[in-house]
Amino acid sequence: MSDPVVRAVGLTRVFEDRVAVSALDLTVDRGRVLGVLGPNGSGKSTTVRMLTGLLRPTAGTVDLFGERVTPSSAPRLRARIGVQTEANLYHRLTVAENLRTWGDLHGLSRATTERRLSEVLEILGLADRRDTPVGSLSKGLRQKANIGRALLPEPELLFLDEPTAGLDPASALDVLDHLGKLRAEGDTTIVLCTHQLHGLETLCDDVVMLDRGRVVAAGEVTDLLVTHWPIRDYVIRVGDRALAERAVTYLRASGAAVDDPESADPSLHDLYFRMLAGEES
Ligand SMILES: Nc1ncnc2c1ncn2[C@@H]1O[C@H](COP(=O)(O)OP(=O)(O)OP(=O)(O)O)[C@@H](O)[C@H]1O
Repeated sequence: MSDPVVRAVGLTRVFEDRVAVSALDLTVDRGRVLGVLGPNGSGKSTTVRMLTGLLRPTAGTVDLFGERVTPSSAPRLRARIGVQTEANLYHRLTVAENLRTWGDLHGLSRATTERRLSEVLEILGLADRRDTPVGSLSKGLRQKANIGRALLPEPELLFLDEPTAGLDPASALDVLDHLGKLRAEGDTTIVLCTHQLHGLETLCDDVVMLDRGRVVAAGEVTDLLVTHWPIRDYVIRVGDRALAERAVTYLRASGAAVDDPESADPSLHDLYFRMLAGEES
């Protein structure tokens, strides 16, 4: 078994008297997508900053690619990862200039940078903004440029903090589609903080749900849904209403409890609110 790409043990961060993250344990294996979920202020960004070596934990350890993150190893390890957070870009430089600078910092050849620049701008629908200064972009377009910066070097480990925040629904879908493709290819390990829960069960392999700095649920998405939401609803799609009503009548006569013939499968969205409310089935 190879080392997990990310392993955190007892990760804790205290700001003055506020515990932002408390005794967090997590591992992310190669090629998997971890969703870090939780309400505002629950400790997601603080967790990512510690995982990426940008913030020193008060206690606990982080290993990336099997190597301990320390002040001396962090810069070298960070060269292997892509991090998308706000405010990563030089506002006076154009989108292309920003991404080229990033390619240089990652030691990409000029030809590779130019190829990736075109690919990434195409993926994000930013090709026509290539020569626009970042400071003149709208908030959503700047967000896309930030994602582009993280994707450019094709990192083996990608940290995304609210990647779809501020994006219009179609752009958000494009970004999520691309992450889905990366997941299917299996070469990229992704840690994704998000409030956008719809569809996450198909994108994330694992989730950690935080509330006030503590883990309220963690594990494989499919296991969590089965464990915490064991009753399955079955949806029967019948294209004819009269036939559907007869089917319901028949099922009820057979002793089945049919509350809502249109009820759907449980979703991570529902599980999230249930876990945060401290409810168990
Ligand atoms: N530099 C800091 N100094 C003091 N407190 C901080 C600092 N950074 C974060 N905090 C506090 O730590 C807690 C967790 O914040 P964090 O930004 O990690 O939450 P989050 O889950 O990412 O929130 P959001 O969804 O709003 O981005 C909050 O109470 C926040 O006020």
